[in-house]
Amino acid sequence: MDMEPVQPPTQSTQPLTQTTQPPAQSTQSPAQPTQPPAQSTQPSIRFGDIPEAAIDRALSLAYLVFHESPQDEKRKHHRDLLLGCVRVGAYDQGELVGFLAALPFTVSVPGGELPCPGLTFVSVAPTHRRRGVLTGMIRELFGKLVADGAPIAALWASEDAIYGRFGFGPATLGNTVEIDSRRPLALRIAPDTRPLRLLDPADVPDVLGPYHDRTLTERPGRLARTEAWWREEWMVEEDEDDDELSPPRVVTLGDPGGPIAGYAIYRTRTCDDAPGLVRLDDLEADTPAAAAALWRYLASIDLTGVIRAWGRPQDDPLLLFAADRDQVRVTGQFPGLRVRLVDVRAALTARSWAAPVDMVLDVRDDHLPANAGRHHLTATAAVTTADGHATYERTDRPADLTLDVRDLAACYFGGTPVASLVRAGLAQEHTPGTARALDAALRTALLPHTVDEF
Ligand SMILES: CC(=O)SCCNC(=O)CCNC(=O)[C@H](O)C(C)(C)COP(=O)(O)OP(=O)(O)OC[C@H]1O[C@@H](n2cnc3c(N)ncnc32)[C@H](O)[C@@H]1OP(=O)(O)O
Repeated sequence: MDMEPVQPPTQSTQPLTQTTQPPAQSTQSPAQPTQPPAQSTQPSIRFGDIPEAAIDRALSLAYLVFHESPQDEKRKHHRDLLLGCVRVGAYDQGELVGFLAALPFTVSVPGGELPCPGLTFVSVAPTHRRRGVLTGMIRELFGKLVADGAPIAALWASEDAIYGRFGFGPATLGNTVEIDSRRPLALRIAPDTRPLRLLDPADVPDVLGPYHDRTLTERPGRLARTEAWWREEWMVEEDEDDDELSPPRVVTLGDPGGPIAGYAIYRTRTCDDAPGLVRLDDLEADTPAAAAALWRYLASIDLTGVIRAWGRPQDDPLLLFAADRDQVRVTGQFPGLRVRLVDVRAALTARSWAAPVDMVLDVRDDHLPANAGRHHLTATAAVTTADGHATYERTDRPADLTLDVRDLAACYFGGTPVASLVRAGLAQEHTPGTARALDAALRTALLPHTVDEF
């Protein structure tokens, strides 16, 4: 792996050692980035953009760090992704030693959807670890996100411990589910009897795309999928973690010529000394009966005896309509999308509220202090839309609840109960009943969930 020097960044750069700014006083101005707390630093390192001409160098650094050597096709896909996004680099004497990108996603939030830069490719050269390189890149990125007016940002973490310090909180959770399909799937409801059809992968963006768009906002935490995302992420022939898996198979349910009522995307693998595997990657359905038909189909595929579904929502109806929970088992739970409220005011006023709220929140935010301090949150209940139903203004009134911005982010989609944060000692309730009232207002019909990993 060569790490030749690249052109130094053209944007203004900041040395790592800077002092922390005092918190801003007004909520009317957008959040301003500040410097992180003082720490072990290396003043020679500077942060700035990665110019287009250096994208290949950035990818080489990422492949080095993630121990990958992708084929040309995948490299081209990564290059295409990076062309259209924010790219931040860390430079030591002109050499690229750190890299991250923020892809332009859209995510469903209660009552609508929001632009949501998605951090990915976060890479620091092994020679430069634990010197504040990531911290400096995050600071540089936050400056760009604030300038762009981004209300939120998100990521999937490679390790749990890395991102909480920067204000990211786990806003969606996933279940791993395993089904013993050596016997017919036992159900308590009658499956939809409409025909199932295997879909040509080339037709997936045209058939599943409109379905996904139509249902996007039914559940918070879902990412909009472009045609390229369907093709390059979902329909890739070879699975990147297991090359023995089949290409992706897509089955739909619905009347011929009519709209689909649900779909499943899965891969299969036979094993010499164990039951053949169906690995389920995505399943969506309009009704419980449609979901039941898709699950029963997956469980009935010949020469397989187990279904492993990696990322299912916590409230998957399967867990209730399965007649035998020894056959359908939740084998794990993991944090999914980690969300950062870049502009707390913009984020809170952009979501809908399930119950009225009138309270003062005291939010701690070490990295974006315009978010910090006491704010008066009011919201009128609006189950479906966000517009004009909430206000969030700075106040001198005493706080009803104090919490860190990372924990507020974990609650933002309605996934983490505020009351559980109070019980865990992570939020302080100064006025009894505040957590319960906030939970009633944050609640969503479906629990947040994210299946698109990036
Ligand atoms: C969204 C994504 O792309 S997730 C992928 C993240 N990338 C990887 O896992 C690739 C391999 N790892 C790396 O490239 C680097 O180790 C990174 C990016 C994880 C961290 O970069 P660094 O420049 O070493 O982080 P930095 O020095 O800014 O660390 C800031 C703080 O986080 C802590 N930290 C950094 N990495 C980790 C970790 N893996 N686990 C726990 N704490 C960590 C540091 O100890 C430091 O804390 P301190 O200030 O109390 O000492």
